[in-house]
Amino acid sequence: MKILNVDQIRALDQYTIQKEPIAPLNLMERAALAFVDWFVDHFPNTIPTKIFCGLGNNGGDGLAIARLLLEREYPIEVYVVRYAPRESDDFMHNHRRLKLVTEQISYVEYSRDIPAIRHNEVVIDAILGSGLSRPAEGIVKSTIETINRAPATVVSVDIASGLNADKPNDANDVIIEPDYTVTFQLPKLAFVLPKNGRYVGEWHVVDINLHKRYIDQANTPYFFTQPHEARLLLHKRDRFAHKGTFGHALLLVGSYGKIGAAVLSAKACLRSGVGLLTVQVPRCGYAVLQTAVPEAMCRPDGHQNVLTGVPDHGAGEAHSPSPADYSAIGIGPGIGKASETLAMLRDIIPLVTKPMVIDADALNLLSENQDLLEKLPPNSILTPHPKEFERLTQKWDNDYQKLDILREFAKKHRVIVVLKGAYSAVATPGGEVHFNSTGNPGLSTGGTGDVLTGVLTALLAQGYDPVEAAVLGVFAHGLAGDRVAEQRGPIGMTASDVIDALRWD
Ligand SMILES: NC(=O)C1=CN([C@@H]2O[C@H](COP(=O)(O)OP(=O)(O)OC[C@H]3O[C@@H](n4cnc5c(N)ncnc54)[C@H](OP(=O)(O)O)[C@@H]3O)[C@@H](O)[C@H]2O)[C@@H](O)CC1
Ligand SMILES: [K+]
Repeated sequence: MKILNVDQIRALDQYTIQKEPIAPLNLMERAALAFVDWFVDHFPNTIPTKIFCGLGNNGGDGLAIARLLLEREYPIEVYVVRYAPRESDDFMHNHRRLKLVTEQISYVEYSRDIPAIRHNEVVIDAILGSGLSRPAEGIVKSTIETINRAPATVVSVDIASGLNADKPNDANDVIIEPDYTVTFQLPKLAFVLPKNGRYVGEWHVVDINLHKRYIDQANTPYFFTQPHEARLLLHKRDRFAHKGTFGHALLLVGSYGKIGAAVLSAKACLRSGVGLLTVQVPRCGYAVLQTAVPEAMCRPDGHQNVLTGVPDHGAGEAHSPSPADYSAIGIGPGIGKASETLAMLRDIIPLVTKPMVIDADALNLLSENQDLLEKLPPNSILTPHPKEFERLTQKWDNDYQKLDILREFAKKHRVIVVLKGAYSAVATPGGEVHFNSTGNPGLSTGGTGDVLTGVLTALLAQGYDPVEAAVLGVFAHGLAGDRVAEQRGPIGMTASDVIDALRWD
């Protein structure tokens, strides 16, 4: 699903009005109805509900919503926040319509007009929408502050009042902190950025049939991966396939005290459909790996405690294949930053031409040895969390600047970057960013990153296009986390649970 900016949303609105064609007032009615359909599914008509409306089209939506909820016998009180001398045309139409069905419209001009809000109430926030052009001040600001202080459940129409849809807010801006945002047609970029969490709440997109042709043709670097889109990326399996069909992956993982990371990435790789898997671990991890993951071949490193890349010839593998011979290589989980391990990276990277997966301490080694970035095979997948990404690049002032840095980095180095977090962002060498839609806070636990490395390495080994591997792998990993959360709750989830919950159908 595309994420469009405010100018594009406005143009999409106009395009729909002209090409469908539909009168603006009827489009507003459709939006209000879509909101109301969602609302009645979530709240019974016994809960006192206050709707705060601004004077633009977001306020117009609010008035139409009030009328539709009154028809459904919701106990509604309507408050119009009068911050400006002029109302939008569709606001005025809906104001007239609402007055035909209720006398109970209050006007908030001064602080004393703001009603008290109790804890068992619902507040619908329709003060300001995507037309926000400046920070909230005066009576708008006081109303927002009162709503935020209230113990009620707050639902924002389209976007929280005061939140910019596609650019940073100032730290001092006063913004509604909703429990839910019900947005029209497409998500806003603001919704997937970490700093905005409290200004978005749980968000839902409702379809209002805006013109598909405009959306199809709109240019945007930002996408939100929906389940059906991820499913389309899955490769179908041939009945006559054999293990060679699904590639032979090599994982370079683990160090003394971190063999668990090796085990987790290996298990996840096998659970993600790789044909054959070889795992190179330091000698100290050999017995552990052979026992914990009998399905994988183990290639012990010549070093006892850290990876050096030199195989342990004593272990009987006289002619070990070169790293370049594997279908895909994943490197990083648990490897530490020993100088021997850096030397291994320096040896291997120039040898490999196929995209690799690079994670954890391999990323930290790249941060400290940036010349290696230039030598990475094109379309390699890097999987930093924000701190690792900052080490690779620079500090950022806000989430929007972080996105710019992310896109620039992926383009410059011709790599795919999976920036991990809520709505993990997959940045491509072409400059696109795909935000993931699955996952939950339970995944913020040790080892889940190692699992992701195994997943992505398996997909590359099976011949997935690297961008598709990243988008699909991140989606499937998050979905596995969601399955675990559903079964046993998000707290106490382990990386092993996530491996067990991986599914590819
Ligand atoms: N997109 C779609 O397809 C559809 C969209 N729909 C709905 O339309 C909404 C967008 O409507 P909108 O453009 O009228 O914007 P909205 O935010 O209601 O008000 C703008 C007014 O507020 C003013 N203003 C701005 N900032 C301010 C501030 N801080 N404090 C005080 N005033 C401020 C601003 O003034 P100006 O900038 O012109 O000076 C202008 O007068 C959208 O969110 C959705 O709910 C649906 O109905 C149908 C389909
Ligand atoms: K709003």
